[in-house]
This record gives sequence, structure tokens and C-alpha cells, in this order.
Amino acid sequence: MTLSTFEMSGVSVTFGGLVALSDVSLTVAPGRVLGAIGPNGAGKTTLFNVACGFVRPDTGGLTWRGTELRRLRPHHLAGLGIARGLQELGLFDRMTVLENVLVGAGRHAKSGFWSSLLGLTKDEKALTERAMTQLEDFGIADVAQRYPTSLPYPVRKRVALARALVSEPDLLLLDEPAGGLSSAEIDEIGTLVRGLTERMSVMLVEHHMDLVMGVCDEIVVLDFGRVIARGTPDEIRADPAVQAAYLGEEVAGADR
Ligand SMILES: Nc1ncnc2c1ncn2[C@@H]1O[C@H](COP(=O)(O)OP(=O)(O)OP(=O)(O)O)[C@@H](O)[C@H]1O
Repeated sequence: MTLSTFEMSGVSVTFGGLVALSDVSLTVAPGRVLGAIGPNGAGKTTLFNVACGFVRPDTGGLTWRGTELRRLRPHHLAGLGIARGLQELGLFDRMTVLENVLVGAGRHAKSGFWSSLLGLTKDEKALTERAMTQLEDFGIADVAQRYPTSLPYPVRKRVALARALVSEPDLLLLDEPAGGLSSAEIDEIGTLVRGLTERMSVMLVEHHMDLVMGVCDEIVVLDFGRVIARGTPDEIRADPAVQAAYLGEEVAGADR
């Protein structure tokens, strides 16, 4: 398997007069985890939304599998081998966990999703097996027939990740995967994400330093829509611009 490189180059986004991203470039190398981090309002969500086609940049563009993606749209993602895991999990309350995960398997279904779901094709068995394997890998096979609303948040988070992965993407985009989790649960998600890198590249946007530092090969730090630093976790920790920005935040917090 050859994984591809995902690139953003010179991406700028403005909302009205407000600059959300300014000339942002980044590269997710094959089989690597890249994290984009920054304080509230730094542009992380906008960056994520550009990567998955929800927001079209004013300038700049994306390259994936050697092709410029000028007109990336969310519904193109699965066909391009890109999956996303959203901060708001987006699970369907009236579907079981297994059915929710099957929704993510659309890319590999030869027939339509609904016919697969209703058991009308021979793809269904293979899809169900793959979905169950994914749930087993995440230690949640026992809840396959439960409904998401009956499960604790960290378990639902795993279901959402399983759903993103069952299509066997080459690139996974994650929006704040640590959100709402305890530090032990963040460690567990970190281990799961690290375990994916043999099969795919990962880009995540995240507020929590802990997860990003533990899991990422490379980090870009955003502040007011600009990249103020990039490098390995060690390089980021030592970066004067990052230290100034985060120390400033801590001092402001201590003063409150
Ligand atoms: N749809 C929109 N319309 C107008 N302004 C927006 C929109 N989306 C984001 N912004 C603004 O763009 C800037 C970047 O926001 P963004 O949500 O990308 O930051 P963030 O780093 O994800 O912040 P947070 O951690 O608080 O989610 C902010 O000033 C925000 O208010």
C-alpha cells in the first residue's frame, strides 16, 4: 500500500472582514499524524472545515494523491479515501451502534447503502464483518446492538471513530478528538490514533496540548489564523513564539 501526502498551501479564509486563516500551509506526510493546535478562535475549526470541504478557501488549495482539489466537497471525501471524525459525534440515535458504523462503510459497498442495510446484497455480510472487526479493535463489540444514547460519551466517541474508519480511509481528519474526555480517556484515544498510522495518515485539530504532544509526529500552531510555529512536539515545546503565547495565556488565567 502506498499512502499519499495531503497538503494545504497558502490557504486563506475570511468571514466578512474577519481573517480566520491567513496563508496557512501544512503537509500531512504518509502514515504520519499532524496536529493543528491553538487557542480559542485561532482558526482550528476553519482549518478542519477547509480540509473536509465544508469551507472553500478564498485563496490557496489542497493537494491529495498528487491532484489539486479545487472543488472538494464533503460528499467527495469517501470516494477520495478521506474520512472525518467530528467533534459533535453525529451518531444516529435511532440506529444501533452496528448500524451507525455500517453507515461509514459506504465507500466499499458495491450496491447502495439502503439495500446493504436491508440485507439485500451479498456485500452486507462482508460489511457487517468489517464493522464488527472495527468495533472489536476498539473494545466495544459488546455494545453493537445498543443505541448510542444509552452509552457513555467516551464509548460513543469510539463508535464515531469506528464509523470513520470502517471505510478504510487513507486519510483521517479529526476535529477535537480529546473534547469532553478525561485525561485517562485522552490517553486511550491517543493510543488508538497512534495505532492507525500503519494504515493511514491523520490530521487532527485540537485544543488539548496533552493529546497533541503525545500523538503527533508534527504540529502546526495557529494563532489568530496564522501559523506561528511548526515542528515536532519537542521543537514546539521549545519554540519561543509558542512559549510566549501559552505563557501569556497562563499568566492571564492566574491573574483572573
Ligand atoms: N462561519 C463563520 N462566520 C463568521 N466568523 C466565523 C465563522 N467561523 C469562524 N469564524 C471566526 O473565525 C475565527 C476562527 O474561528 P475557528 O472556529 O476556526 O477557531 P478555533 O480555533 O476552532 O476556535 P475554538 O477552539 O474556539 O473552536 C474566529 O474569530 C471565529 O469567530
